Amino acid sequence: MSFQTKFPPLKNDLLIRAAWGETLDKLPIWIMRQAGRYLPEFQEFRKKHTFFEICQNPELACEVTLMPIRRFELDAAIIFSDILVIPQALGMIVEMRPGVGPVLPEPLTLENFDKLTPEGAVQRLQYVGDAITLSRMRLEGKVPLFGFTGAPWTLMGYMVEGGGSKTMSKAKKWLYGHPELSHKLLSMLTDVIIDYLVMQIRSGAQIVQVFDSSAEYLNKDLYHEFGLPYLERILKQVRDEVTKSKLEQVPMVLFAKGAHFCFPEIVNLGYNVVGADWTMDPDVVNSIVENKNVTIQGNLDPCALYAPKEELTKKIKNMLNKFAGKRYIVNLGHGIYPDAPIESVQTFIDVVHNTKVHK
Ligand SMILES: Cc1c2[nH]c(c1CCC(=O)O)Cc1[nH]c(c(CCC(=O)O)c1C)Cc1[nH]c(c(CCC(=O)O)c1C)Cc1[nH]c(c(C)c1CCC(=O)O)C2
Repeated sequence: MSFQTKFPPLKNDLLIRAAWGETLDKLPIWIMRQAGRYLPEFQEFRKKHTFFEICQNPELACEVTLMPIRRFELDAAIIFSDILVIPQALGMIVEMRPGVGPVLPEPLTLENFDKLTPEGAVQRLQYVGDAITLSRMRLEGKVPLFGFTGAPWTLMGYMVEGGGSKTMSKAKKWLYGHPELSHKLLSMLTDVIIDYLVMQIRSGAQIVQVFDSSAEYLNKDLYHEFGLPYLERILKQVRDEVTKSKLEQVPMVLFAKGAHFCFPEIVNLGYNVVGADWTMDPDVVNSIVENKNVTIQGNLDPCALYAPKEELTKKIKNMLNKFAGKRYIVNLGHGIYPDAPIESVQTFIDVVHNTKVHK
């Protein structure tokens, strides 16, 4: 069944049009991790609720989703959730420890691999779909709503390491030492991710982003074997399933952080939008995407938000000079940090919206 028709009509479709390939005279902007800790209202909210309580309760998740939209003139909302709800739905324990980040106290091992429970995982994630449906209603068509997922390799990394890691050496030990089992895991995660994204689209997500935040730990060979084929399958099968389910296609975004070594291959996968992280030189990005059917998203250094207003304005304008007039969505080149000054976020949005693009 399609829910897509009963939602309030979209009033600001700037970002969706940019994602499908229009070059616009106004630039759309959203900010990765915009629904989070840099907002004082979120910090207040977190005193009353645990992280996963917010994720799992559609009313609470919707409230946080709307926080940045109430405060700023952003051109998209992103559903409040986390990439680690998938390992959770597969039966793993995930704790969000203050000051530490995510911890999986019983990491995936060669021995406990078979205990994962992919059957029914997406049904157990229906609360994300419910939060999306509620947020679509409450957004009243003001801006489009992003759904998202972690990419297979990034999820595998957290599952095997038991949390974040400086090297991902435990997870890479699987890639080098147990390639068959690694493929089995990545393939299983890919299947779940596909169903999960289709469920999000069915629930009302108007655009979806795949976060491959740990791509930077791999290299060309490893990404060719353990990254790209799964990212390609996600794109193709989500498209097929959406068609089969008589849903409307939505733009698909891939952000593979630090994957310079495969940027041309990533651009060629066929995602509508590709994220450039903050370390990428706009000229290099532009030369790679020239004449390709893709929109670039990014890539201001999140730390640029610490610069004084004048300096920050200059940095933003420099970036816009490089990308504006092409297929482009403005964003940071990674998620916003918890101590980013709110005034700088306001400056970022103002400079972008005050820029008139000459096509
Ligand atoms: C790697 C990753 C994770 N989660 C996510 C990624 C990929 C994006 C990226 O690379 O930054 C994605 C994510 N996590 C969260 C969102 C919500 C929507 C948004 O605002 O973008 C999104 C899109 C909420 C969150 N996820 C988390 C918080 C803060 C937790 C808290 O409130 O205590 C929020 C608001 C916790 C989290 N979750 C994760 C980490 C490493 C951490 C701790 C450090 C951090 O905050 O960045 C895993």
